[in-house]
Amino acid sequence: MGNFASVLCHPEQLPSFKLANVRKSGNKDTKSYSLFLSPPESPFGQRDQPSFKQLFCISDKVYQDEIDNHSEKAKSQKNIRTARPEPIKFKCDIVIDYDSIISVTKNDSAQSAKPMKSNSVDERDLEEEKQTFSEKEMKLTITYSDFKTITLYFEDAQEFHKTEEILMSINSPKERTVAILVNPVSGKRQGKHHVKKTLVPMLLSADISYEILETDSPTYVDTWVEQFNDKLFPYTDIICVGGDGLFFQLINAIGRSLKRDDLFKVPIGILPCGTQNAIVCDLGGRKVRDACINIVRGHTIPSDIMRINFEKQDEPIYATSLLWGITGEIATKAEKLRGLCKSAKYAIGGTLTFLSSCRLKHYKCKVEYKPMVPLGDSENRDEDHKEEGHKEEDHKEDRIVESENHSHLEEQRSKIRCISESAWSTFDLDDFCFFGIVTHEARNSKKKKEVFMPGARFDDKRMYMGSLAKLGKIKLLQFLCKHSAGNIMDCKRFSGTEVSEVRIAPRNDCPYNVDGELFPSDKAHIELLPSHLNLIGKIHCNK
Ligand SMILES: Nc1ncnc2c1ncn2[C@@H]1O[C@H](COP(=O)(O)OP(=O)(O)OP(=O)(O)O)[C@@H](O)[C@H]1O
Repeated sequence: MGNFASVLCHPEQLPSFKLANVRKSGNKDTKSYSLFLSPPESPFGQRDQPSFKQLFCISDKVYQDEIDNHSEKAKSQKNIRTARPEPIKFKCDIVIDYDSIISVTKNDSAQSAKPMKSNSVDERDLEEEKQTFSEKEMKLTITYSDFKTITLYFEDAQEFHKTEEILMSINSPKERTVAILVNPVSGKRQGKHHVKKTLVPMLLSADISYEILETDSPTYVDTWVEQFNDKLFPYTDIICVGGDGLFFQLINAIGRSLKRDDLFKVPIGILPCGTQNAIVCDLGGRKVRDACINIVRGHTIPSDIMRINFEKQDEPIYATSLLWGITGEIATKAEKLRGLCKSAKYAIGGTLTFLSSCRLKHYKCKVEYKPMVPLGDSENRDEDHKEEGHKEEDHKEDRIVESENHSHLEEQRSKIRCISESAWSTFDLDDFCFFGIVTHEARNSKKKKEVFMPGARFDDKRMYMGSLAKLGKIKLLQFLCKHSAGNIMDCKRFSGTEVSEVRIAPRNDCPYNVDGELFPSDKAHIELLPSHLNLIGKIHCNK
């Protein structure tokens, strides 16, 4: 909570900008504040993703003085024509930072739920408050991720309810019992430590029940999911404490568990403790503390994943990214280094691949894809394309069945129909350095600017195919520099396409890297499963 920040407001925005008159807890001189929502044009009230970032408390005296000063100034300048009135700069006494709040409670019971230190008032203050405020319910206590609290007291019921509606939307949506799956050998083996020191205290503070389950073997997650085939799933959320590998293992265990694919709808969160944590980075949880705040709040994003059918494998694979080409080669070398240097294995694997021969290997492959078709374009599509689309009738039906449980069923169906009607196109390259298909930006968790597909979002109901045409070593180095600086799209040889389905027929023997796991070279068919998972976090984080 930062104090004494400033906020600029245009005078004509003030009436809608002001939320309430409040009094802060423990203030014996009953100093009161005006509470403001910022920015003024922020829409609010959306339960899952409130878009405001901060609330500002401005001392009533400061507020009134500034307004008076401003109107005096306006009167003296009334003959000067200006396009817009000068903004007023307010000094804010308290800034309530949305991103650091873990819970908001109302009523007295809220106070007793906090096991940690708080700024709660002493008995004499409470007595004073009783006399001042007849409506005891009209207070909101905000708890921050460092367990400091601030209580706001309201005098006006309407203002209280308006603020309550905004602030209470931060809270975890329901009674929750969270299963925390900890991989003790993930990354630097800090999982248990972060759970104990950061996640558990926040869960306790927000009154959320949890159970910690340590994965004692590589097959633990599969057995854990399997056991629910014939019994009720006792948890409301599953949290993976580990890297992308643990998450990948969980969603595939659910996918294989034929009787329980309803578990795909259970909100899944990730606490980043692995060697690679690309998935959680695109959910606003690159840092442990941010990931914990997201987990405690429990807001979910209906997220797209892909289903991959390899020709030589019986069961499909569920994933968020698939890479082929030099990236598969690097992952193979990295895998061999697993025991030696876990955290630097990809960097060393990359260097070895680069140095292993004087010329870079080229990767030949036939790639066909269905481009995403905007809804409006579907009516104007030419007849040839429609005919080709009909050949894929079976896939269309499958996908419609898949989306049956989703809340926006009708919207979903029309989108899926539209996607399915698009025709197969053949990619005009067949000689790659690499290509990748992703459902999210795929950010490097260590170098935050390094993004594979800028702008790709988990919730945009599309997949993205990025490809780099064959290159020499110097050009590849130039590409890597642009990639690490966050300018991948500036590279002429890199292209990005929005797709709903892809077929791959490799002509080189090169493994696939699927969410960090290796799969042997094979023909693959990749389909988009829109909004298939509920991932815990937030979108548009840029952190
Ligand atoms: N107790 C355990 N002992 C050994 N391996 C385990 C254990 N629990 C989980 N695993 C394995 O760890 C892998 C997932 O690792 P995770 O992604 O959490 O961490 P990581 O350090 O990023 O992994 P990686 O070394 O694959 O990069 C899974 O393949 C899983 O089978």
